[in-house]
Amino acid sequence: MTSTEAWQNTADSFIDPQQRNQVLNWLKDRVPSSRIQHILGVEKMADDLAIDHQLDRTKAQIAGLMHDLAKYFHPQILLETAIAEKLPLDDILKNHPHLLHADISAVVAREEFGIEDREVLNAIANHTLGKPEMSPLSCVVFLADTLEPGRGNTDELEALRALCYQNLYRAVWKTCDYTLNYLIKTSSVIHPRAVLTRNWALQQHQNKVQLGQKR
Ligand SMILES: Nc1ncnc2c1ncn2[C@@H]1O[C@H](COP(=O)(O)OP(=O)(O)O)[C@@H](O)[C@H]1O
Repeated sequence: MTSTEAWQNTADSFIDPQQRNQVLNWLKDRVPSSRIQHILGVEKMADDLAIDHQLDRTKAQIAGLMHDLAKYFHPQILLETAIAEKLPLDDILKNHPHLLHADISAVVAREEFGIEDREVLNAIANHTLGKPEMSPLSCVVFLADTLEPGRGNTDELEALRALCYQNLYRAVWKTCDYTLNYLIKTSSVIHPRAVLTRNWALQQHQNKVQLGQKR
């Protein structure tokens, strides 16, 4: 099966097929095929999680499909677009513009593909660093980006995947820990928004435990 056939072969696509093809053709010229496979993995896992957590499947699929539109944009373009959009910029973002690809993917989704739904645009923008108070839709796209099957099958990843279907906020908390551990191990700079997201998800989880809520 060619990768083009694989694109069309989605069991339950809720996205308008013409728009989905338009996005995939746009991506084909701008990202390597390995990234397209990741994007399709995120689209599918976001959909699976939307079913499980009773969220809007169309929104989850669109956000998954469009989350990495700006992944390979030049750092200068990412910075210039962020400035034009008046996005808040700190020193870490200025020195590591790649971290802006999530926010700029949301800009491309709006400008190039006419996406206006704020929840979808926020889910795209939040997929790398998350954000305190982010919506359940943002949570599932954030989780799918780190945990779609193409990311590997270590015991740790498998445990995190299982957690996504048991407890959304605990999964976000533990997935932040996973990414933060990776950044520490690789001596990388850590953007503090990921720590704020982690603390928020931990608190959400603890609030639910106190209220006796299971998920
Ligand atoms: N809190 C953070 N601080 C700094 N870098 C981060 C943080 N979270 C993720 N990154 C890095 O940002 C890059 C983009 O992350 P991500 O959107 O998940 O991309 P990818 O899909 O390529 O893994 C990766 O190199 C990742 O390690």
